[in-house]
Amino acid sequence: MRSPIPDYLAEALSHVVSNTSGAPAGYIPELATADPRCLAAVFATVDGEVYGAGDVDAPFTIQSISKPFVYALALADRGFDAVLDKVGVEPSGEAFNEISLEDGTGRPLNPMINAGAITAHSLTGAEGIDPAGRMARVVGGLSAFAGRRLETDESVWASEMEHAHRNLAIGHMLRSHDILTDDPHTVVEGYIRQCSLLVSARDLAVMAATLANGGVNPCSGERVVLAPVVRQVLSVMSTCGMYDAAGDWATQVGIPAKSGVAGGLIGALPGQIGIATFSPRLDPHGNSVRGVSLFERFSSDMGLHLMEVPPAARAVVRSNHVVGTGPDAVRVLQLQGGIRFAGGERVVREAVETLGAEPRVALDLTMVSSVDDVARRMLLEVARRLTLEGHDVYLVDPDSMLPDPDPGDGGRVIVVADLDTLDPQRLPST
Ligand SMILES: NC(=O)CC[C@H](N)C(=O)O
Repeated sequence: MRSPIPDYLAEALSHVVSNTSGAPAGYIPELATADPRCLAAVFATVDGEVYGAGDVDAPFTIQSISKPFVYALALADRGFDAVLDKVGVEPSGEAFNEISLEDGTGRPLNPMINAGAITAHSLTGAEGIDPAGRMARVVGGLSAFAGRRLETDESVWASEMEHAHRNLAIGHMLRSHDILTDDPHTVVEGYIRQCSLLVSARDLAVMAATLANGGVNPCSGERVVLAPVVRQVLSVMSTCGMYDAAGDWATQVGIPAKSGVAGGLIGALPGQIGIATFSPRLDPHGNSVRGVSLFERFSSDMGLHLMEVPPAARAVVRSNHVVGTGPDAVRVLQLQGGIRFAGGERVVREAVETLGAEPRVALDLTMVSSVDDVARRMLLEVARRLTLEGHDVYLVDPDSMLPDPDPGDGGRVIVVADLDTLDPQRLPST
């Protein structure tokens, strides 16, 4: 069978192809020459499957889509405190190149506008690193997100440098507030080089999927940044990624996203997919016209809005039944799926309401795919309380969803290999 997903993507492209409104960015002369007919959409799943339609391998410069990734590198290299000290996380509601800093602190409002992104660039690499080392860190880091070596488009870089007065003004203003401590010209040069890295829609989808996948590139398997960094980056993308269109975007599309003036657009839906589109004509906010319309379509066709999630807990308790009779009876609570707080609460409730009569209780995690930290504590607390009430608590956990199950404080869990072992005749003696 042929996968219907590329066909769906091709059909989505056919719906926007007639929209020729907007224009390629004009303020960087080299970008104005982009072929406005280029059009691509790519999905990359968090387990590394990539689907695309259109010009998926056409190269273009990453521009502002570099910002969330470089912010991630700065957080990873310098730590949260050092970065937050210099760049805020408040949406500015202003254009990407607005010359504005927070009152009082002089910090740029967020890392998605140029002032914050120039600062984030200066915070990559170890403290005191030279500009060449910093650039190598940025190129290496972004390449790890993409899973292949990225290269600079020297002519776009030179073209933007020739007209970089506004970014240089921002750089000097940041230097005057000691937000930048290095030579502002050198930092802005590096920032513009970062924006001039060549990517394809395919690369961008994999980069976005790396964020959606908690920081591990799903194609190369490389851990690029840690999960807390990804959480910070996606949060800032969701509030600030689309500049002065961020509110519209959050309500209509609801996917943490970032656009670039070369026409790229990415979205990262945590735990599901990375999406990228490419079409060079921009709206007045500097976002790709067809890209925005494709994302609106994807979000509504496929229910991708972040605020629209299925009830996670309803199906966590797959069955609750008794095996055997009398003193040998075992109450088996068979759980399934990913268990987080709401799922943990369902298990707690099931335990409170139905466990009691049988002396033996088994938690069967054979069909469980993940247990987060709070759910782990809840399951172990159920086990502890049951032990204190005189039950023997067994755990069937072939995939180690609950490693080292120690409920502490008088609790005890007896790990058994499978449900068959729970045959009263074969249970390990207690
Ligand atoms: N929004 C963007 O993509 C802007 C990036 C561009 N290099 C700039 O700094 O102006």
